[in-house]
Order: sequence, then C-alpha cells, then structure tokens
Amino acid sequence: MRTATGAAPLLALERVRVGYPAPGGLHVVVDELSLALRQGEIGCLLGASGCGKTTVLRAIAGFEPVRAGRILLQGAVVAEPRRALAPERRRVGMMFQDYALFPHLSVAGNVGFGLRRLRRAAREARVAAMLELVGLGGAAADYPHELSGGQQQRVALARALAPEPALLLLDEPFSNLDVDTRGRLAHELRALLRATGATALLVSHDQAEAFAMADRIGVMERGRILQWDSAEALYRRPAHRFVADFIGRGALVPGTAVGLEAELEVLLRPECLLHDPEGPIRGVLLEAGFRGPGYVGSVRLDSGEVVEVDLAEAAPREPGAALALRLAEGPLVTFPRQ
Ligand SMILES: Nc1ncnc2c1ncn2[C@@H]1O[C@H](COP(=O)(O)OP(=O)(O)OP(=O)(O)O)[C@@H](O)[C@H]1O
Repeated sequence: MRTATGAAPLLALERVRVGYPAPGGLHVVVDELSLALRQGEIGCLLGASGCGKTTVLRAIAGFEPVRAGRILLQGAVVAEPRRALAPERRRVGMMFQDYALFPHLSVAGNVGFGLRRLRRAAREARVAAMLELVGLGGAAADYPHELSGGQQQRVALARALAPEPALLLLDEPFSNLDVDTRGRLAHELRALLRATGATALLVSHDQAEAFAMADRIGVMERGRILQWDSAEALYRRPAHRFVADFIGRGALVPGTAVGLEAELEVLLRPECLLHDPEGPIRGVLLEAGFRGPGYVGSVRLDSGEVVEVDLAEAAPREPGAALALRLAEGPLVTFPRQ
C-alpha cells in the first residue's frame, strides 16, 4: 500500500487475518483488515467491545500470529503467515489499558526498564528527559501507588517512549480515568505525541476520544475496518450505513420523508433540517432541550420518522408545536434503500 506522496507508510496492514485456536479450528476475530499510517500520524481503531481492536494491536506488536495478509513496518514485512519477526525486534512500544507499571519499581525504575542495554549515564539522562517531557520531573523517586491515575498514565507513556520505538501502540489509554480527566489528557497526550514526532495507533470505543486524538480513524465492526478516514470524512461522508449510524447523531430515513426519491435513504443529522415557515417538510415537535450552544428538538416528521433537529432561535420549543422545515444547503449523505 502506497500513500498519496508515494513514500511507503510507516505502518501498513494488508488484508490481515488473526484468530485464536478453538475446538473446531481457528476462531477468526480479525479479517481482511487493511490500514496505513504515515510517519508522525496518530491512528485510532474505534469500535464496540469485542470487535477485535486489541487483537489488531497484539498482532502488530508480535504477540499473535498473522494467519493471512501481512504487516509492514518501515517498509519491511514483520509478519505474514509462517514468517514473523520477534516482538522485541519490531521497535514497537505498547502502552496497556491498565498501564502495567511495576509496583516495586520507582517511577525512574519503570521508565528506565526498557533501557537496560544503555550505559548508566545515558540511561539516567534518557529517563530524566522522558520524565521532563511528560511533566513528572519531580516524581522520579515516587512509586506508582503514590500517583494519580493521570500521572500513572504519563509514567506508562514515558516508559513506552523511552526506547524510541518506531511505532507506539496504546490500548484504551484513558479507560481508567474519570470523564473530566479523559478529555484533558486526550489533548495533552496528542500534544506529547506530536512533540516527539511519534507514530501511534490507539484503540478506543469512544468517538469523542478518537476525534480528539487521531488523524485517521478506522471504524471497526466484527473484525473488519469499514472505513479508514479522517474524523471529518467519517462524519460528513460515511461510506457505510454502520459508520453513518455509529459516528455522530442522526437517523437514516426514506427519501420520500424529505421529498427525495423513494429508492434512497437519507442521513439526517441535527444540522440537516432547518426551521423555515415556508419549508415543505412538516412535522411535530415532541420535545426540545438545550444542548449548548443551542436547542435541539426531537421531531416526528409527517412521514412518521423521528429525527433530531437543531432549533433556530425563532423556532417553537413547546412540545406539540407544528414545525415547517427545509433541507439545509450542501450535499446529503444517501444510501440505496435496503
Ligand atoms: N486469548 C484469546 N483467546 C481466545 N479468544 C480471544 C482471546 N482474546 C480475545 N479473544 C476474542 O476475540 C474477540 C476480540 O477481542 P478483542 O479483545 O480483540 O476485542 P476488543 O475490540 O479489543 O474488545 P474490548 O474493547 O472489550 O477490549 C472477542 O470475541 C474475544 O472473546
């Protein structure tokens, strides 16, 4: 797989299949999975629990064999059926969901763990630089249990980055943190990865997290990536019904509900219908609520479909009010009717 510039991507997965041994043979959990990340890009595998995200990371790291297809790092094949480079020779760093810090080692001991082949002075300098980078310069002598969840995450990140991996894999990096901390750390982590020029692939089941962190996102369903694209493209140009439904708010309604052909289904996001007293689409407001920055209404169209609509200042907000609407300017996402 080549990128638009012609340079080989830093990471490429080509039609990869991974499975686990099962009584009747192989239980395939990832199949036909392809993606590419360029140097310095942050990618994210986004999908519901059990769709195979962690399995993909484990295959890239070298902990699971590839049953079909291949994985390339820096242009070289590191895994294909019957041929695999050992995990320690892949230059892949991994940050686990629970951080997996060594409780009996200090912060400095944890960060220096993968640097034992370095001379002592070089190791100490690298550990100090990594702790400085993640803002924990003063915590070198502390032990993991003395740190907050966010601080532990930063130690884990410093440890993963210390050996200068070509690729960093992050499995649900925010799952142990409360909602407020998650939002803050997503931006902080992105800035840190940017500052180091690291190429990273993370796993998440949270769309907001994926949007905040990643340049490219792969929406996964049952072991496959349905679309590998930017956040904006996933939202504006979903290539698949599942992606249209999974990303953002919105409903798929028959074309006839908004005056289009019957063979189509139209994706109506809250911004797709506008309140307009002259508008040809009629409906009844079921309820309205303030979502910030404005009101959003739940509207039953005359055709029976219930959709969410961003309500303009002048639009009625009382339940039961009749609403006239029109389609907003701009392209609509449509799918052939099933
Ligand atoms: N070691 C294993 N042996 C057998 N089956 C496994 C093993 N690890 C995972 N699986 C199965 O593979 C499928 C995918 O699991 P995986 O952990 O990759 O999903 P995930 O998307 O990362 O889920 P989560 O978000 O819950 O971690 C699941 O059905 C799971 O039960």
